[in-house]
Amino acid sequence: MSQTQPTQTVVIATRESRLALWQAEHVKARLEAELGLRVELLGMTTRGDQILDRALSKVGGKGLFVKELETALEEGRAQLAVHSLKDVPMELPEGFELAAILQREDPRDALVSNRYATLDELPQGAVVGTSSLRRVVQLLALRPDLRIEPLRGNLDTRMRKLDEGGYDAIVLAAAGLKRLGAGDRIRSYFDIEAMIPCAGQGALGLELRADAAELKARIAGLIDRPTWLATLAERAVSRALGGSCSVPLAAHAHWVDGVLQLSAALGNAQHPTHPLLKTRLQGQPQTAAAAEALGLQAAQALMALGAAAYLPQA
Ligand SMILES: NCc1[nH]cc(CCC(=O)O)c1CC(=O)O
Repeated sequence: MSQTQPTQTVVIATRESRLALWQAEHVKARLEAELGLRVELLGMTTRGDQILDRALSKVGGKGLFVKELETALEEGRAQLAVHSLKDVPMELPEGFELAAILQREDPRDALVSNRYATLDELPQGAVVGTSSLRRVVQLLALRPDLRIEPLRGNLDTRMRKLDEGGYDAIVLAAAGLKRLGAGDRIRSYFDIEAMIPCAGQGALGLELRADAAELKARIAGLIDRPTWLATLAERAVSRALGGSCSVPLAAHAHWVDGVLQLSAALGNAQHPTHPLLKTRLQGQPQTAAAAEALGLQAAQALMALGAAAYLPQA
């Protein structure tokens, strides 16, 4: 009996929220079933999970959710990190790579409420919970009368705060709710063009060390090409405009009959009721470079509409 290679175990570093664990288990199951790998999970609490009282945009941004996982990769305690793509910064630190983007769940935002079925049903001055600047500016564009209140924490925490009566409604990503089996809390979906999602929303990204060539080649089998090209375009918009969560920027692309439709919107963080700058364009990118060029074109269209005055001063 000859064994050419000892079966190596791949360790996935993951945050410990219910959503993060679901996502890591999902990737583990696919790596085992489709690639025949042996996989274990390494749960970790990140700074982003500990800080619940301040808006993320004020305490260092989305990178807080990924940095500790990267340290585990660096130290060899894990080989793979599974992220909600929308929480992954536009520029990864030197030595790390997004090696695969998986097929996207429903990318839309959803309204969750115990009393109202749609945004239109909310009474004048209703209190809506979200700490996402992107959601704030788009909500105010739809309903300038709403009172938007901060809402942080993982999905369970946010739904608990709604149930405790602090809000008339809250806005959450449909993808997270569905993954947690809480899809029945969704009262209605926002139209993609009225509430353009965040770059990467609903997609999972697998990060590894840039020097992990063998693992990278193996997990390439999980890449969903349409999602990959769409999210590259979205992330290019965000990267070109400074891509941090202190910028209320939305960017979403989806395929319609072989054509990639890209929509982007930029609000003004200092003046959330200023008119949104919006652009929509389309293309047929077949390569990463072409998808990113489409995203850059959208960013340039926003610049032509006056984006510089909306962005934080450099
Ligand atoms: N920012 C937190 C976060 N990161 C990923 C999701 C949901 C799943 C996804 O969009 O991939 C959420 C919750 C939310 O924004 O409502």
